[in-house]
Amino acid sequence: MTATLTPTTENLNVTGFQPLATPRSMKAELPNTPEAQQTVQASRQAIKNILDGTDPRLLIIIGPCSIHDEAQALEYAGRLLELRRRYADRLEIIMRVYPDKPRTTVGWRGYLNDPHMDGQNDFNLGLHKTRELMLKINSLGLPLATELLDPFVPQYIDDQLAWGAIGARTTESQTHRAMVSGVSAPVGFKNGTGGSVKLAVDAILSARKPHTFLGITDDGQAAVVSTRGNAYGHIILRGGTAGPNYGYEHVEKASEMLTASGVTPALIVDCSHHNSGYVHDKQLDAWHDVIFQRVGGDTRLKGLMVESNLNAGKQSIPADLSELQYGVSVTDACVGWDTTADMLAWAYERLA
Ligand SMILES: O=C[C@H](O)[C@H](O)COP(=O)(O)O
Ligand SMILES: C=C(OP(=O)(O)O)C(=O)O
Repeated sequence: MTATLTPTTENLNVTGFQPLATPRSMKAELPNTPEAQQTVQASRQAIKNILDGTDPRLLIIIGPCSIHDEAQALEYAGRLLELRRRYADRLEIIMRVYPDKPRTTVGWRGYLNDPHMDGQNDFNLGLHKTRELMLKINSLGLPLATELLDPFVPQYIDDQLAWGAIGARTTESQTHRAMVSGVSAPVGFKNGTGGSVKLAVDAILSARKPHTFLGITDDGQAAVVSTRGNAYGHIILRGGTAGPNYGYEHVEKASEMLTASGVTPALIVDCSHHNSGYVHDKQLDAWHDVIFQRVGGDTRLKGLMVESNLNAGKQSIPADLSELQYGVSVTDACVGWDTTADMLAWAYERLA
């Protein structure tokens, strides 16, 4: 049967294109500061040394599941900075600053994508506010971590990252592996949501190599991007649908897989997500277990990730945003500040 001709066969499901500010213009509006540059460089080197085993401290990536409010993020950063300084001889504490959120199906995509939280998806404002917030946090002296999701985003914030993550939903993606090969910071790959660690091992191997892919330049020009390869890919164990994967047997298995692939084992454990069954207080089980393993001498364990906020739990995003509860996550549930401070103090004492 012959199809009826339509006026066009392209863009049938596209509803709009809007201009995007260039990375160069955004960096001109929000230039890096010497303080931020110093924070990023020093922490990147410390993290590389931790992953290489020449720095015996533990890397702690801690902070909200997602950012939705600058003032609250800065209040959290101020408190965390104090603890970073207090515990610096045993812990390299950096803040989770996650403005770009992956969703299992649909949902609010984060501060970078939708800063008004109302479905306008004002990316230009979101990118601007994200860079501004990252600059402020780094300028305080607190290094930060983020998930790299939308492939153009590194061009806007690469200079602000001490550490990056690829999420469980994108570790298997060729686009993300190639993107990491050009990222300036060490990057951790989560195991898949189904629990596959093999996906993350493959991702490390891929991201170590040079890649050529499609991206943008600082001037916003579509470009064929060529990269050097990122030597500091590593695994983040975050549990899977079958349950947690932070126990000794999982650490052993992941390490064997890495060794068989010619990669020196270096593991971070994410206490949240499937490792906590999405119950915020259960992050403490993983925290205690991994610290005990580490104190017991397992130096393959290089770090821990925790979802923590000013106040515990989570909330749905209300239609009237004035009803948002202060300092409470709008994505996954987080431990509150008092628990956060207790966890860090507990780890510091044990790691003596
Ligand atoms: O870390 C946050 C969430 O687990 C992730 O963004 C997926 O969220 P969703 O399953 O609620 O969509
Ligand atoms: C989305 C996240 O985790 P995962 O990719 O492990 O689900 C996260 O750390 O915010």
